[in-house]
Formats: sequence, C-alpha cells, structure tokens
Amino acid sequence: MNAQEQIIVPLDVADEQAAIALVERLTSVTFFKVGLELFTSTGPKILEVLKSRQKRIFLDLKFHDIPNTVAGACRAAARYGVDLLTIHATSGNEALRAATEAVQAGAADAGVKPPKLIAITLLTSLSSRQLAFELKIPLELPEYALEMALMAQEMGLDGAVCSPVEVAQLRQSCGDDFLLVCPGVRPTWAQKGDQARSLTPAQAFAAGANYLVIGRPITAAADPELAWKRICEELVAVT
Ligand SMILES: O=C(O)c1cc(=O)[nH]c(=O)n1[C@@H]1O[C@H](COP(=O)(O)O)[C@@H](O)[C@H]1O
Repeated sequence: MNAQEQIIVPLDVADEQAAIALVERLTSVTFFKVGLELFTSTGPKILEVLKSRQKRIFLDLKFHDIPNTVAGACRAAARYGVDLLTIHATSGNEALRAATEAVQAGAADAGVKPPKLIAITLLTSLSSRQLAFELKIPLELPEYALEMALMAQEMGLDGAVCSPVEVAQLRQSCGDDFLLVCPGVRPTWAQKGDQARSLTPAQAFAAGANYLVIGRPITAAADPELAWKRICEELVAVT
C-alpha cells in the first residue's frame, strides 16, 4: 500500500452537498472519513454516495454508551459495509467485547465484510494538563493512552486511534498487527488549530502509524487537491 491510500480525509462539513463538492475537488483521495457532523446531517445516504464512487469509508461515530447500547449501534453500523468504525475505549471492557461481537454479527447479517473496530484512546485535542486537571486521571498521558489501547486489544478490537506523539510506544507494545490510526497530524506549513499533540505526516508514519487522518490542512486550503499533493510529495521525498 502506498502512502496515498493510508491518508484519510475527514468530510467535516455540514451537509451532503458540501461533502460531494469536497470529494469532487479531491479526485486522488481514496479514503474518506464520515464523522459526527456529516452523519448526523445526512444519515447513511452519504455512505452510498461514497461507495458509488469506489471510496473507502471510515465511519467515525465514536460510540460511547452502556454495553447493550453500543452493541446495538455497532451491529447496525456494521451492516453499512464500511472499512473502519470507532468506539471510545472508556466505554469499558464489557462494552468493547460486546461491540466486537456485534460488529461481526451485523456484517454477517448483511453479508458484508466487517469493519475494523478501533478504539479512541484519548482525544488528540486534549493535553497532559487537561488529562490531569479536567479529567482528573492520575496517569501520565502516554501511559494512559497505552492502557486504553492495551485494553482494546485484549477485548479483541482491531486497533486504536491515538495521537502521533504516542504512536511509537503503542506500536512497540501492541505489535505489528494492531491498526494505529493517527489524527492530529500537521505538515510543517499548516496551523495546529485545536490539535494539542501533533507531528508531521512523515514523523507519524515513521513512528508506526498505519493510517493518518488529515483534515483542515487539506480541506480548508484554498486548493485542497494541491495541499493533498504537497503532503504526498513531501512523504515521497522522505521515504
Ligand atoms: O476519531 C478521529 O478521527 C479523531 C480522534 C481524535 O482523537 N482526534 C481527532 O481529531 N479525530 C478526528 O480527526 C479529524 C482531524 O481533523 P483536523 O484537525 O482538521 O486534521 C477530525 O475529523 C476529528 O474528528
């Protein structure tokens, strides 16, 4: 797989029309993320639009609820035939286990391939300071992210979402078969915005990420396709 297929562009826009406009401006992008804003706005229709254009889909709904409820949501989401699906690790062991089983059941019901179920460890917008003083978690941030990833792995999930700053440690502890997806990635020329723990695309891949999620540096650029190409060229230059 080349780097172009490992960069996921989030369609963080308000409606179907805006999403399609972005997809049409980004003709070389093969993998898109549908998150809370767009899915809440359009429902599953947007997934059909992307599939009809042969795009891969990361359905990022970040489920977080009691075991019975997340299992139901995962069963329903798995029927869509998407590639990646998210749940918060802090849903706990029982919910993660139930979600893993539900994803298989939902996909089997619909006769589609099950999505890879991946756990959010700690949102990349949060800093060490916020972890300690707002969330009152008495662990160092890298240790906390690692604990969440290990719990997800133990419960049978396929991977985790983490910031590029933690990815090397997670890769070392979770092994090569565990998928690591990194948002919070910023080329040197882009603004960080609300991302607290970021590295460049090349650094994130070098540290062991399988996929990067890169949004505003591409989607908010005056020419999104040009920004995308610049990122891809910078990656080629360092590999
Ligand atoms: O699950 C995610 O994709 C996610 C997890 C996380 O911890 N941090 C995070 O930023 N994201 C998503 O990754 C994308 C990052 O977008 P940009 O900050 O614009 O590159 C957004 O769609 C976020 O919802």
